[in-house]
Amino acid sequence: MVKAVILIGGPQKGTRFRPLSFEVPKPLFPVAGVPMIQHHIEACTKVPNMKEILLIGFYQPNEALSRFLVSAQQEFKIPIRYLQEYAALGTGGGIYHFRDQILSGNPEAFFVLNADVCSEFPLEEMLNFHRECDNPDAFLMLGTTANRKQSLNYGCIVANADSHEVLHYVEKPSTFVSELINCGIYLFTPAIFQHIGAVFQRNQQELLLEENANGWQRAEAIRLEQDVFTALAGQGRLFAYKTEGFWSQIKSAGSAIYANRLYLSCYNQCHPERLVQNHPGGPTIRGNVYIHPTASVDATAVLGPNVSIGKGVTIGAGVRVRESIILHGASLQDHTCVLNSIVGWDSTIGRWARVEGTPSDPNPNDPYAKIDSETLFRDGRLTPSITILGCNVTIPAEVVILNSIVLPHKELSRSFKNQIIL
Ligand SMILES: Nc1nc2c(ncn2[C@@H]2O[C@H](COP(=O)(O)OP(=O)(O)O[C@H]3O[C@H](CO)[C@@H](O)[C@H](O)[C@@H]3O)[C@@H](O)[C@H]2O)c(=O)[nH]1
Repeated sequence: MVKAVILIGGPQKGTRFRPLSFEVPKPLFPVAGVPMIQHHIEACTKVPNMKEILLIGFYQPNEALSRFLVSAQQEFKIPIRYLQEYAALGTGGGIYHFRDQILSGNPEAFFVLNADVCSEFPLEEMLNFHRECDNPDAFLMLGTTANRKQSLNYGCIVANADSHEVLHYVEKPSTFVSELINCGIYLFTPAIFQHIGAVFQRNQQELLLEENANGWQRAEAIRLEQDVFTALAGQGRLFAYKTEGFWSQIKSAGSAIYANRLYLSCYNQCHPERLVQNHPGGPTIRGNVYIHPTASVDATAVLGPNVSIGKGVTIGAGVRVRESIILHGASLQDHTCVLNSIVGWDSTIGRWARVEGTPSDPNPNDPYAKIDSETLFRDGRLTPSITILGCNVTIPAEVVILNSIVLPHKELSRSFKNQIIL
């Protein structure tokens, strides 16, 4: 049997996701109509013999997470548990700390998935590749191609073209190493804990030599990438499985819009029932659009492409929405126009208002381009990006909000352009 671990991180990490991460933990942010990590969970449940899914992170248990766990377990009929780290232990420290829980029931292997990625998750293919490997104790890392410049933002893999063995691994190098990058999706056998354990022992030894070290936590904080993969490379143990399928990080809100598009497009094959079609008496739908069954959409609205409309949203007459996520309870009054934006929970946009952002899509002329995890400011100015309205924001009628971030509970009284409204 196999298991899966999803590394969900914790609260202080979602800074590029503000103000959306004020309301829900980032892993639960809805992308293409379902929480970000539900896509991971769905992919895991398709793997034959998957016995349990563990979410590991350092969020305090909270209502949103508990509700999600209950509903996901009911829907997928598989045990899904949250294990909380006592502090941020890094990508390797968390799984090491909870190794007994992961290994209970004797899984032959387990997947580890970063929560902040979107992908086709070719997990079964990885499992088959692993079984075909001569080495039953091989560890597998999913890789994809990036362009030379952007590869520096990821873990870079140099692999043998025939055997796929990872010969060299550098995390976020400062100069070019390889166009093959780490997708943050792994398949490990229980033997990985010997290697993480060796790092733990070494950290402990180093701490013993230090004066005033108050160090259990520091010994347990282990990064899979720098501490484990770098050492495993070239040892005949770590292999790269390259995917040609879609993959992207979800770091910023802009990349959530991009991931929304990728998953919606994927629904054409895997979940056609989640995409709405044009029908008499319904709104005009262009391209891939998800509408929650409880949303009320006027027949004269035009939606799409790449739009997700959440639970209980109201969309008035003549509304136009494109490349956007509208979160639950929001209300778009008659004739509003929303482009390249995320509209927060319970926000209201007044009649004839226009809410617009600038897409931060990867270069369409470069097949290997990834989305740039843009910094909020460049040269002291806010970088034009998608517009985000936090939860419960009110936009008056007939104004324009362009390339701006509006913090929760704001009631605006005029138009804004390129601003963070605190
Ligand atoms: N449980 C737990 N999870 C963590 C912790 N720190 C990070 N994570 C989770 O681990 C994942 C990776 O987080 P980062 O540390 O932010 O790394 P990164 O910059 O995204 O880079 C990683 O992912 C890239 C692919 O997206 C890789 O290319 C790169 O090599 C690396 O693995 C995220 O899902 C994050 O929530 C921690 O202390 N504890």
